Amino acid sequence: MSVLDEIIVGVREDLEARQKAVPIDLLKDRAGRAPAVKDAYAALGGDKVSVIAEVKRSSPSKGALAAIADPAALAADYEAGGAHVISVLTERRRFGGTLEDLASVRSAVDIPILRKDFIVTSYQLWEARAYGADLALLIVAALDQNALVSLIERAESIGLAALVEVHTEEELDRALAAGARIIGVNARNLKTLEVDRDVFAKIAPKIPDGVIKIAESGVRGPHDLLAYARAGADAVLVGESLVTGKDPRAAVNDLVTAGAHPSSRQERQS
Ligand SMILES: O=P(O)(O)OC[C@@H](O)[C@@H](O)c1c[nH]c2ccccc12
Repeated sequence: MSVLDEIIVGVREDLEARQKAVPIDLLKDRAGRAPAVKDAYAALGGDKVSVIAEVKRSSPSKGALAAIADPAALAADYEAGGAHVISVLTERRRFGGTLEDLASVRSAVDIPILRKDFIVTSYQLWEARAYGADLALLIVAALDQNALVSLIERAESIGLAALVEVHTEEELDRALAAGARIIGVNARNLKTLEVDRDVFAKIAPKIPDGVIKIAESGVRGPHDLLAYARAGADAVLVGESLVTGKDPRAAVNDLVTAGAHPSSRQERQS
C-alpha cells in the first residue's frame, strides 16, 4: 500500500466515527449558519503572486514539525504578514490536524481558508463549510474520475472553491476534464513523498489560461517563490518553512513582498 492509500484508510475510519456522531442534516444546518464564504478566486487570481500559508503540525515525511498550541494565533500572524489565503491541515493521524483547528482559525482571520485534507465524500465538504472553510482540497490521485467530477460540482454548489491537486500530466488531464478552475501542482509525490520542484515547470505550461495555477510544497523562501513565479505560478502554498522558522509573520511578509515585485509579474507575463 502506498502512503496515500494508508492515509485514506485512516481518514475513512475517522470519517465513519464523525458521521455517526453528526448526521449530515445537522451538518448542513450548521453550514447554513456559518459565515458567508470569502472569494478565493479573487484572493488567488490577482496580478501579484499570492501566498497560501499553511498551519501544519506534522507530515508523513518529516514527522513532528512544530507544536502549534494556538493555530488561531499562528494564522493571525500569517494574515498580518500579508498572506492571501490560510491553509489548515485537518487530517489527524499523519498531519496532527483537526476540524477544531479550522474553526479556531476561522474565528481569527478574515481571508479565505482552505481545508487541507483527504476528501473522499461530500460529507467532508459539508464539514469544511460548517467549520468555516472557503476552499477545499481535492487530490486527483485519491479519487476516481466520477468521484472527482461530483465532488467538484458539490463543492461549488455549496459555495466552496475546489483546489484540485495534481502531480502528473495524466492527473492534470483528469482535473481539466472534471472542470477544475483552480489547479495545484504538488511538487511532493504523495505516493513516495519525494519532492521535485521541477514538476511545476513541467506541468504548468499545459494548464490553460484562466485556470488559477498554484505551486505546492518545497518553498524554502523568496527564491523558490520567484522560481515558481517564473514558471507561471499565480500562487504558492507554503507549510514547513513557515512553521519551523522563528518568525512566521516576517517569513510570510518576505514571500508576499517577493510575489508583489514587478519583476516577478513581468516574468510571469512573458
Ligand atoms: O510543507 P511544504 O513543503 O511547504 O508543503 C506545503 C503543502 O504543499 C503540503 O502540505 C501539501 C500539499 N498537498 C498536500 C496534500 C495533503 C497533505 C499535505 C499537502
